[in-house]
Amino acid sequence: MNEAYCDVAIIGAGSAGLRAYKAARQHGARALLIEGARYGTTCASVGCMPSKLLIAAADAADVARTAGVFGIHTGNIQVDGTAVMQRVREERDRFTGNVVRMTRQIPSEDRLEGYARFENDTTIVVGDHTRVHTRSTVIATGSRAARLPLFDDLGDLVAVNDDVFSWQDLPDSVAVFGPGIIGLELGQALHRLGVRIRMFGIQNLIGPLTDPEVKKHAERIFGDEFLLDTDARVESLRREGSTVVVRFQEKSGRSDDSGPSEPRLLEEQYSVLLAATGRTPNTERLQLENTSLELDDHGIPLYDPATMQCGDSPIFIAGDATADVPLLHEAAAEGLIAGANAARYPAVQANTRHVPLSIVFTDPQIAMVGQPYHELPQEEIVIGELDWQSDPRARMMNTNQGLLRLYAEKSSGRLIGSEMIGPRAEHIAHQLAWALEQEMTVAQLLDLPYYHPVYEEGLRSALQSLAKQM
Ligand SMILES: Cc1cc2nc3c(=O)[nH]c(=O)nc-3n(C[C@H](O)[C@H](O)[C@H](O)COP(=O)(O)OP(=O)(O)OC[C@H]3O[C@@H](n4cnc5c(N)ncnc54)[C@H](O)[C@@H]3O)c2cc1C
Ligand SMILES: NC(=O)c1ccc[n+]([C@@H]2O[C@H](COP(=O)([O-])OP(=O)(O)OC[C@H]3O[C@@H](n4cnc5c(N)ncnc54)[C@H](O)[C@@H]3O)[C@@H](O)[C@H]2O)c1
Repeated sequence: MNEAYCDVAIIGAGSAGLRAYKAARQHGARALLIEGARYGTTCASVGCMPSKLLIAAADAADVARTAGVFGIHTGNIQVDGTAVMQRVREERDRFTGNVVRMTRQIPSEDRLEGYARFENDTTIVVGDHTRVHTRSTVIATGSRAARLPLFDDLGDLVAVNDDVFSWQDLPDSVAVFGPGIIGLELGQALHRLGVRIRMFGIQNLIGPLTDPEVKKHAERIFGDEFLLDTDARVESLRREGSTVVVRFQEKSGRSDDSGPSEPRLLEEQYSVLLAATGRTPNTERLQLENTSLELDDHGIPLYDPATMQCGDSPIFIAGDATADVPLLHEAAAEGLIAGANAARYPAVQANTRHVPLSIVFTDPQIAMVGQPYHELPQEEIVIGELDWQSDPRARMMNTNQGLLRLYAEKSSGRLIGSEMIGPRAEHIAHQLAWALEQEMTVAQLLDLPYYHPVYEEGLRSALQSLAKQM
């Protein structure tokens, strides 16, 4: 066994680990970056980038398909599944290639390949070849798609996000389990690319939304476009030859709906089941039981989000491994904090975290900013809203679907959060996040310039509806 010595060991060369390495080096530490699988990051290889590439193709098909509303007739749309997947893979490989190149530019003496496991708080074994003695460590091991026991008998007919982006062609049909962020993004894209889909959810959850009014809009909009049941009663899943057979209660026949009281049982066959039912942090290989860390019920170390330190140990954590907010910009921010503090250890510093922001790249997009509805102190807030239905700019562009809800504090007039589904949500969410960071009041936001006719006038209407109540 080789012996290696460093100030900061970083486990995982993903988006969080790469930032942690950079921050540790900037703070003068001798850092060692350990990767068990391959360079390239989840975001570039099987996450953010290929998913948005698939959505871009789906959007192109949708623009062509819906152009008739403007009097533009494109004839029958033909989706060339092989060409769609080829572009997704090629562009994905370009993004991933850039990350791999950048990672390989890190001096080879600062990199180790192999899975890491702890012997104690300051000793890590990598593969079977190296024992690393370190002053501090950053766990940045990311997450993987959860596989529910429900899918066990389906074998290779179950696909997760990683599989989708290596498809050579589009499948004929997909049963999507989980109308969360991944399920909605990939499911809608596949539907728009001509794949027959049905989406099964539980507990009436849809995307990351918690505001019942916005959820209602989301459910109606997506339910009008493809088969969706956010409270599905799946009776069984089985494999028949090369198909998945889903046996479930028909939505319209359930006693909680207005239809007949005896629900009809349906059986449908799909070529693939897409499992999009959440992510599991990669912590089990780490042998955390050999450390002094306090773990939660799921085996994830408890940590302070201001410092990313686990208890008062020399171990820090960042990115999806925390099981907290699995988003790229959070992974990057946490990597920087964890890397810097691991280098400074034991003199760690607390950092202020940015306003929460998340965007779902469906059409229309969903976004969440600041405090979500379910965490609001209801007596102390007012809610303003805009239904995009009759917004002039949205009607003009045929994008007039969705609801924007803004939450403000009664006492201070400050905006504190928003949930939305609607056009250009990625931009409106950023404007709101920046306003929240500046602690702006509704009056201050209304006192800014608004052009005409633009989507921001819709935002102004929602702000005006807030102002009226204050
Ligand atoms: C389909 C999909 C779409 C997404 N789209 C978006 C989006 O649009 N916007 C957004 O903000 N976020 C998006 N995300 C989330 C985003 O990709 C993740 O939050 C982010 O990539 C997490 O980075 P990370 O560094 O924590 O993990 P990773 O990039 O996964 O890095 C972890 C690394 O640790 C390695 N590792 C694990 N265990 C060990 C071990 N014991 N020893 C050594 N190495 C180990 C792994 O091999 C891996 O390389 C998406 C995710 C998915 C799955
Ligand atoms: N645009 C983005 O920023 C983006 C895109 C993709 C992924 N991500 C990140 O990746 C994370 C993971 O995505 P995800 O969609 O897998 O998780 P998620 O937590 O967003 O959604 C999981 C969904 O699966 C449902 N579910 C759970 N068990 C089920 C069952 N037995 N049957 C049917 N449905 C079931 C849940 O109710 C939920 O709706 C996201 O939370 C997000 O942070 C971000």
